[in-house]
Amino acid sequence: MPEIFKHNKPFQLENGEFLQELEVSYTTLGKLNQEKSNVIWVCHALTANANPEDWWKGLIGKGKGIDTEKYFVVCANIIGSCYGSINPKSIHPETGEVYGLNFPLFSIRDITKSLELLSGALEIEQIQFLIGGSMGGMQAIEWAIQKPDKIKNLVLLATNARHSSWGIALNETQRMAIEADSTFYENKENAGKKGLEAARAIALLSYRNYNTYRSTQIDLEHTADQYRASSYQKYQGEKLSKRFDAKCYWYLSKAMDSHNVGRNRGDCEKALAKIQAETLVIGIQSDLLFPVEEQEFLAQSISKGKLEVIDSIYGHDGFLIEVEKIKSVLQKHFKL
Ligand SMILES: CC(=O)SCCNC(=O)CCNC(=O)[C@H](O)C(C)(C)COP(=O)(O)OP(=O)(O)OC[C@H]1O[C@@H](n2cnc3c(N)ncnc32)[C@H](O)[C@@H]1OP(=O)(O)O
Ligand SMILES: N[C@@H](CCO)C(=O)O
Repeated sequence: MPEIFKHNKPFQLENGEFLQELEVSYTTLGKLNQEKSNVIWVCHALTANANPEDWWKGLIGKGKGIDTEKYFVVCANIIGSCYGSINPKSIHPETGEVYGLNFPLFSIRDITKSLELLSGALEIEQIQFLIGGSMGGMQAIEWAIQKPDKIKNLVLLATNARHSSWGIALNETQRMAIEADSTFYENKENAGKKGLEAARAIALLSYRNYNTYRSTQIDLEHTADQYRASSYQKYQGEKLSKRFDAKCYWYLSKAMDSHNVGRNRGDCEKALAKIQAETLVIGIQSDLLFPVEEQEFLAQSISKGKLEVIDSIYGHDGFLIEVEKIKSVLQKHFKL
């Protein structure tokens, strides 16, 4: 069961606004050793939760690649997400009403600031491995820039230094789908559900690619309607809308768009040069959303950066699905 970290003081956001208080849901797996030198911190992506054993099955757990018998694994649900941390469905402490669309906009740096606060509360001064994919990688990069002495090893999967125009365009298109659902503006359970379904179906096109659909969704019969690819899109939309909230998704996608390590630091290269951690960047060859050239840029700009590229038919989502390949490159580079 996740635990809740409460920070009962105003939490200032990068844009100058405040959350009156902070709640961060987090999970720990394994035991912190006496020297506090066995911490692996996992940063999750857009729709995951604080339990990486749930969504990185096979990679994290007892006797797994990231062995919780050996390591103390921490993962926090990001602010804005509906898995236990403060989010648009939370109650505003002053009005006593649900925040809804009055929730402030927040950035990747604000998420990282909340993780730093939590790590302080857990008395973690050193992170042996900081690992994140996609939006989780954005947080990990930011944290490694802000606290270069704290992060010893950094593993970045399918992520970038600054969210691309292509990524922002895809997120805006998804928000347009959500906003086109008039229920989105209501403060009710399931508000914006149909819009969220359309948004997830749009997103899937960037998480996978032509070859993924060709291998998994080909119609064996020549039908004039009722295509497998169609029912797959609908199913995936419904699958997400059963477990996620449209407003949280809208806000998280805005946070993703804000990602730019170069903001107020000169440029991305200058910011990445601050990272001291031994860094492994893992790209997915078929990733349309965070293409390999973005991973090359990271590996080249981080002084102790190395690159591995994994082959996969799954495109961007390969960072969640290709567990065996990820395990093998981790073992090649680190004595885990
Ligand atoms: C609270 C929680 O649920 S936590 C765990 C949730 N996951 C996360 O938070 C992390 C993010 N995870 C993800 O993004 C995804 O789960 C991934 C990328 C890891 C894997 O995606 P999946 O949807 O499982 O894989 P895939 O694209 O192969 O789809 C398989 C599903 O589509 C269904 N499907 C496949 N083809 C079709 C079709 N033509 N028509 C309808 N349904 C189809 C399958 O039956 C299967 O359904 P199931 O998930 O109910 O078993
Ligand atoms: N499939 C991922 C998003 C891609 O990074 C998720 O739902 O969290």
